[in-house]
Amino acid sequence: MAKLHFKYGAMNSGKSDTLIKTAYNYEERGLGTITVKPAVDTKGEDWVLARGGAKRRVDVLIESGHDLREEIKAFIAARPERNFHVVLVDESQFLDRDQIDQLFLVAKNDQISVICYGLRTDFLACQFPGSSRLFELADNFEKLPTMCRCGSQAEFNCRSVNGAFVFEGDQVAIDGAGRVTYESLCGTCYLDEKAQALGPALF
Ligand SMILES: Nc1ncnc2c1ncn2[C@@H]1O[C@H](COP(=O)(O)OP(=O)(O)O)[C@@H](O)[C@H]1O
Ligand SMILES: Cc1cn([C@H]2C[C@H](O)[C@@H](COP(=O)(O)O)O2)c(=O)[nH]c1=O
Repeated sequence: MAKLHFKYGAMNSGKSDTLIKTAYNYEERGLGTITVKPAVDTKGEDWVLARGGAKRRVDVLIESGHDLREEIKAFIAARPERNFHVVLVDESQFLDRDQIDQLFLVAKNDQISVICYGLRTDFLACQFPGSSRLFELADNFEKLPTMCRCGSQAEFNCRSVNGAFVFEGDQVAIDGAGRVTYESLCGTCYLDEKAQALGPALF
């Protein structure tokens, strides 16, 4: 039975790197993979880029509002000689809720496993639409760990603009676009940065 998996973690937890290695593992055994990325993630254009330098070409770059199951079907139909075993989705937090429903159909009706990699929460510690729907529908969950500056496990993503941490703004701001950067922090360090930026306040 094909499954829908959600592997989530803060930024820098190795999600893209794991996707690229997973694709390689399947392909080296002759098992076809389909790599998907939301087009809103303009970093790397139609490539999945990992910080360590690994990269993989995206097969389906999906726009918001488009039917992801139909685009996956069209990709498969154009390659009748190949046998596809898994769909690998990077930056799945950016997918529409409907697109996660479509991936559920790919797993359950089309019998192709789907592994989604993505952030649990945004810089305000609120869920993205794609991750929220994945937590409702996925069969399996795996948290990928990364480290905070203090050595604890990082759970949150702090955004800085022009070098200063910010706690308001649009949900989507792509890494490296303009003067936006991020740091993965544990809960304690996230709250410290928030208190320094806004003054002591309730979470
Ligand atoms: N030059 C490098 N060589 C090897 N590993 C690196 C390098 N730069 C960053 N990394 C590691 O890569 C990991 C981040 O991988 P990545 O797939 O980009 O994460 P994510 O997609 O979750 O943001 C971190 O563990 C980081 O320490
Ligand atoms: C927290 C947060 C992140 N983003 C963007 C920034 C990056 O382009 C991606 C995450 O990439 P990674 O592979 O997990 O490092 O998401 C955003 O738009 N809004 C946010 O709040």
